[in-house]
Amino acid sequence: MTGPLPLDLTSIQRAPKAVLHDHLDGGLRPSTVLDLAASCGYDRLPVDTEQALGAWFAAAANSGSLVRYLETFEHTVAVMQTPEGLHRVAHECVEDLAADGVVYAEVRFAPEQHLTAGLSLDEVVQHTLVGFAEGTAAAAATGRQIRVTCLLTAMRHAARSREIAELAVRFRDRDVVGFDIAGAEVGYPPSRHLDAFEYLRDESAQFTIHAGEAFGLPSIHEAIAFCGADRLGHGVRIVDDITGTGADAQLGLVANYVRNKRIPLELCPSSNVQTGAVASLTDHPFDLLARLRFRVTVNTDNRLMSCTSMSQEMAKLVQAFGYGWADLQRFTINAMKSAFIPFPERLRIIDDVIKPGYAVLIG
Ligand SMILES: O=c1[nH]cnc2c1ncn2[C@@H]1O[C@H](CO)[C@@H](O)[C@H]1O
Ligand SMILES: [Zn+2]
Repeated sequence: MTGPLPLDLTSIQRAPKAVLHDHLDGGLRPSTVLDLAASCGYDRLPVDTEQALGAWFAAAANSGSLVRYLETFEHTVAVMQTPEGLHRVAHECVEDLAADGVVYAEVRFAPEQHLTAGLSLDEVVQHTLVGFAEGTAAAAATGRQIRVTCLLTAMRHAARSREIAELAVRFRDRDVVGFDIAGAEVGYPPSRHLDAFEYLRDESAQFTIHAGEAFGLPSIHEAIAFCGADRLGHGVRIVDDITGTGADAQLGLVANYVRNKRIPLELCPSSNVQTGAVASLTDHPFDLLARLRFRVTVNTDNRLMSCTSMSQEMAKLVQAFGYGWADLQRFTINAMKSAFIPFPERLRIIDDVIKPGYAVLIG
């Protein structure tokens, strides 16, 4: 026994991590946005150097408003319209996650936003999956094992959710493990897409719903009670249904239900600060929810817009709340338990990868 390694960014990068909430179109390398814009003739980027572009995304996304945050995706989605664009972005996504020590990832994107150059929905998914497979092989060649699966998102302001749900089911045997809805939350309640959710439930397919980010408890209630979401994307506003922060904490009906049913919360700390869902990282209810034993998970949401990684999100939580290795392991196992891959695969990653990986770090 050598004792635990210090909990800094470098050692957290060595820890096996699992991410359930990471947007493909929110995780491009700034250099790739520039390269792809040049090759596809997209001339609307706000700046033209790698460093300035990375800084522009982080600043523009740091608006305190989800709607303005989402406007930045115009530029990433614009360069992901061709087979080459989709291959490269998906390939690099896997390489970047693997280099950060992520061993399991569910990466989501909205196929309906990638049709402007004439690809079909099925082609968009096929090309993305090819990129994921290439990235996984490239990571393995450098000694990094990662399992990457895909969630298909439908945009909540649009009207294609049933079609996207069917697309997800069509690809269910090819590593598309679930469905999601995303986009502006206010004015677009999850129940607008009941048809898609009923279809998925009928197909025994799993889904998560962005809820309780820019809008409060009613959104979470709808996502669970009407739609039957298996997980909550963010779900951070569940704190609106909790009074008190210590042993005296009282849970309302919805919070109690979420905790009793172990409904996973896909918490994304930095993103929540940028969109104004929480005032600052130290004010993030992550810690309250963790202490109350909700099924909390740590996620990146959009690595480009938040200029972050899984390791950085964990390091920020360590700094804000004083977590130790056992806490990070618990959050990681929470994520793995909540993954949409089959149970035996989840167990294998927990027992053969996560636990031994943390044992080395704990010493
Ligand atoms: O935190 C979020 N809340 C709601 N929608 C989001 C968030 N991050 C990204 N997207 C939206 O999801 C689409 C597909 O990946 C992105 O294009 C963006 O519009
Ligand atoms: Zn998201």
